Amino acid sequence: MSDQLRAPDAPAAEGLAAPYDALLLLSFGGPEGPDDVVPFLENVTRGRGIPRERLKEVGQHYFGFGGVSPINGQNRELLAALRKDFADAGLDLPVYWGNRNWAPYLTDVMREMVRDGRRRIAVLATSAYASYSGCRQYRENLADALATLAEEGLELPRVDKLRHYFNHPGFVRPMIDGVLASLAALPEDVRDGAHLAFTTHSIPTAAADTSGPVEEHTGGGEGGAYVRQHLDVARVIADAVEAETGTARPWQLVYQSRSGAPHIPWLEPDISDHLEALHGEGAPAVVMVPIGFVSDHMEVLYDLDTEATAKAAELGLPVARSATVGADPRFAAAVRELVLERAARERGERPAECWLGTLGQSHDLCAVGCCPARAPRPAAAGADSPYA
Ligand SMILES: CC1=C(CCC(=O)O)c2cc3nc(cc4[nH]c(cc5[nH]c(cc1n2)c(C)c5CCC(=O)O)c(CCC(=O)O)c4C)C(CCC(=O)O)=C3C
Ligand SMILES: [Fe+2]
Repeated sequence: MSDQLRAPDAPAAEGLAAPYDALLLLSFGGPEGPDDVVPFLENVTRGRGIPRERLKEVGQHYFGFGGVSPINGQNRELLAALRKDFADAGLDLPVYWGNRNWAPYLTDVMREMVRDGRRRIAVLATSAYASYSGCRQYRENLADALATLAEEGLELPRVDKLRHYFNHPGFVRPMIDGVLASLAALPEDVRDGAHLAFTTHSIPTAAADTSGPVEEHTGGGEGGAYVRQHLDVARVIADAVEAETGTARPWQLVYQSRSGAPHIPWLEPDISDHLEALHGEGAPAVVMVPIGFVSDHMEVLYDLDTEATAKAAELGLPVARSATVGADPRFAAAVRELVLERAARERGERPAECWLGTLGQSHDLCAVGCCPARAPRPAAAGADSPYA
């Protein structure tokens, strides 16, 4: 995009974040009252083949909390934390927020951004790992929004999705502190023997196997980049907790929130089955560590704090659930660093890498074939994007 084509009142992208002139926080969205629940679930599941029974059940999870998902409030807090962090760091970059499944809708926010003169947008998705649901689907949502703006005759901005941040210290360190706090909250006599159960969203094994770039796909249910990335984070946290407490604890990656038809294989074991197995083996206590999620939204509040915790109570197994990063100032600072390092690379510089674990820094641009959809659709901000 040349300067001449920029609207005359458009703010120029100057300074630290250049070429970016805005950050878009892109999230899932959730209902904010009982009347929102059914239309929200329709948005989420359109064309996704979720059994009706499962939808009724999930609707009940939301109604049990007054029809309000905590996710929008948590994104508002993150937005405020990002604005504060940017201001404190002298970074003059406006931050917007839009969702896939509920207001404020992505398309409306992108339209507002274009009207505000934003031409080059960095996008942070509230999903830290590679997978269709956590990466490509957001890229498809960006493409849909751009297509709508093009139909409306608006000049399209360029959108760049920031790299996966599962192994960024600003994402991992708050979770390490969370595990230490949960251990401290357990009764003293079971603390040293407590197991760690790292949890994430179950996805179909076929989706897991094809997550990440093509060369990281696996054939036999090993789980591709999705499982590998989670295992790497789990190991970093388990090692740090051992270093801090002087006690090595058994740990495992397990899954939650399965939703598809029963005959389709999804990643297992489920957290509740895992708690039962650990109890059977004589584990004295378990800390559930939801590394797959960025905030304490409904999947955490219901599936872990309600369902799995009830299962543990029934077993007489002491459990604690550790915190997600939410609006932790270290996570807000990490987002700033992600924007600035990407901006530097876009300017042709080579900023220092920043990651923990063994997998290295994730790619900036999803390659062709990364996290493929069952039915191919246009996706923005990747090598196969039909947009600039
Ligand atoms: C990998 C992953 C993440 C983590 C990455 C990320 O954060 O993006 C995630 C997050 C979330 N999932 C959420 C809610 C739902 N997910 C559903 C359904 C599904 N999720 C899937 C995967 C993921 N989901 C999949 C493979 C399905 C099956 C349908 C399909 O193939 O698309 C359904 C339908 C009903 C059901 O069956 O559960 C609901 C209501 C909320 C909002 C919570 C709130 O309201 O607080 C959040 C943050
Ligand atoms: Fe991807």
